[in-house]
Amino acid sequence: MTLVSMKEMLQRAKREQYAVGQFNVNGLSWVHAILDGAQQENAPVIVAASDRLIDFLGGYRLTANMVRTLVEEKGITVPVALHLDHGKTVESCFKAIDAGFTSVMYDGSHDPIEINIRDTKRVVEYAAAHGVSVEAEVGTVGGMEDGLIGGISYADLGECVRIVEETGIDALAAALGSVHGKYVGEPKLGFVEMEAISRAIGVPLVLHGASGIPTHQLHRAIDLGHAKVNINTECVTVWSEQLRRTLAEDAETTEPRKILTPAREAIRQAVREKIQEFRSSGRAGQAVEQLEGYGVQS
Ligand SMILES: O=C(O)C[C@@H](O)[C@H](O)C(=O)COP(=O)(O)O
Ligand SMILES: [Zn+2]
Repeated sequence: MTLVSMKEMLQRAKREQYAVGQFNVNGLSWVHAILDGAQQENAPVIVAASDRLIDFLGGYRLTANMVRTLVEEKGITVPVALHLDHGKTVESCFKAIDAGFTSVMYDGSHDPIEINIRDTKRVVEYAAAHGVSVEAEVGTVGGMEDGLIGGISYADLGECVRIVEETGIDALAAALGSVHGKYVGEPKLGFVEMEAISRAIGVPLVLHGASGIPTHQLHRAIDLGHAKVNINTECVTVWSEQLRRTLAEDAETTEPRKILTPAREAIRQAVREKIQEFRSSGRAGQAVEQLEGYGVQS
């Protein structure tokens, strides 16, 4: 299957109250693991490259070609969107679109709303001409600094309505207490504000910083309009833990395939579990028979 925009997959997910998983790529192992995991779950999936890691990954074109080629080589049949995550500038979104990304996030959340709307609109205009979907952000997702969680700033309802109406985005990340990275204690999401924003805007919501959010809170967020849930920390955690175990168990080995394969498998398993948790298993909209003979162990 060719790469698709996330517009239709998110609209359907919102309607049917499940969420499509966005899994971030940190190297080739992740692309294998995410595609295999989604195929085995017969689920639509969003493969994301964070703008902050584009140079590390080899650039927009290499990233797009890597994902597109692996989708073809593996005979992936579930819908896959290739998404630029936290696009830093309007120009970086343009570059990703030109390289073949089918979806972009322009993250103008650090700017005053007027500027955020102005720049997001430029991205939407360019994306629309290429059949590419756009996500925007309002408010600030928190993060860890010096062992303390900080930087959370709730999305304002009026600003959320404005950015949706004035730009024509396909999905909105409205920051409501979630945090990138590990949580200290129980996450505290603003469900009251979430319900009000969801009712007011109509477009699907996106949950950033979803690693570590307990299932009951994730389900509540999905029931309140989140159709896309972003996971990075949980995958990098299982990958690095497995890598350490493999190296500790066989201190002599230098064979990369022996060292890296169990870590890749750990990501694949984590992706499958998150897809099940998001209730998107079996939502690829295709006959299950097509999956038979797909060559990955369960
Ligand atoms: O780390 C990145 O660059 C991507 C993340 O910000 C991603 O958008 C996300 O929200 C995942 O959050 P996490 O699961 O808490 O790492
Ligand atoms: Zn994020």
